[in-house]
Amino acid sequence: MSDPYDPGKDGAKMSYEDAMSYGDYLHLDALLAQQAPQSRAHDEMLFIIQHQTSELWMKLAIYELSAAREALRSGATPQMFKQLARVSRIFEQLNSAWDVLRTMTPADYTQFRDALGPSSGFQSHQYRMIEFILGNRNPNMLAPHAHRPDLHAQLRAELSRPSFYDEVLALLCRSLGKTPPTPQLETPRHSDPDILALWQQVYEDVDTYWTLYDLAEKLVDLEDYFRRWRFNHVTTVERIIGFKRGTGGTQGVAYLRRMLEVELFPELWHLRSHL
Ligand code: HEM
Ligand SMILES: N[C@@H](CC(=O)c1ccccc1NC=O)C(=O)O
Repeated sequence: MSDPYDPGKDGAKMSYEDAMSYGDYLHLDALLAQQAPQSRAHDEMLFIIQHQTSELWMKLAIYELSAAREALRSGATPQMFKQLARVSRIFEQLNSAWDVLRTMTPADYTQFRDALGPSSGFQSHQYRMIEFILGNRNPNMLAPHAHRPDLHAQLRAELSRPSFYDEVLALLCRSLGKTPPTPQLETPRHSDPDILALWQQVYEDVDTYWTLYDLAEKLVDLEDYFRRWRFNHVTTVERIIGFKRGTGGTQGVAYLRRMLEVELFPELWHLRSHL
């Protein structure tokens, strides 16, 4: 019998008494102590981890989107494209994650749904921040955060900044010699015929306007992923709670279906009927 393989003999560092280890660096003790089920139901652990991992990915999406907006403003276009590509990959990740949650049946969920009280994803401040950054802005959505003045202030502050799409439109207008529209900071955008005409100009001469065209298609990709997230959510909700009212107090599936109609970058979708 040969001795079991010892990676230490090949140079692997085996002692971390006085050095930063993997767990130290990642603060794993703190991270892995944050799962506190409110019930004894088996599936509550899945539910918590699914949400916590989603929130971590959302944190990175906010970080990347904020950087991408800054890069757009300062003309650092290649960096902006790289950050935007990463955000799309994050959404793919969030979309695949539904497959794990879908293994939970209505019978599994009802064992702990009451323990959730009035808490709901409707109160996810990071989700709302992503919507606000991208341009889906509704000040009524601030109210559920009033009990947390710090988070409320962050969301309010975001509503005072031009959205990511506002910055894209500023670049579009600058590039085509037009005056950028005044950002509508506190309302969702509706398709603007003047902006639509500019995008049309870009799509009808992609060689001349390649960067803008490329950017527009990356935004359509991103919104496509976002829509798939909403669709996965509403379908999972329907198969788990049917048409019950949500714990957050909305109509549930009816509310989420209404949100499927949101258009983040309206002109980029409307444009397609005019080409
Ligand atoms: C069993 C699984 C789930 C059910 C039954 C469910 C149900 C619901 C319902 C009914 C709403 C509407 C608000 C309300 O009245 O409560 C909602 C909103 C929301 N949920 Fe979930 N959800 C589930 C999983 C998730 C997951 C995994 C996430 C990921 C973070 C999530 C994030 C959200 C967000 C962000 C909203 C607000 C959407 C908006 O305002 O457009 N949900 N959910
Ligand atoms: N709104 C869900 C509850 C729910 O899904 C939830 C509860 C607490 C934390 C996150 C949640 N996820 C998404 O809404 C329901 O009505 O069953």
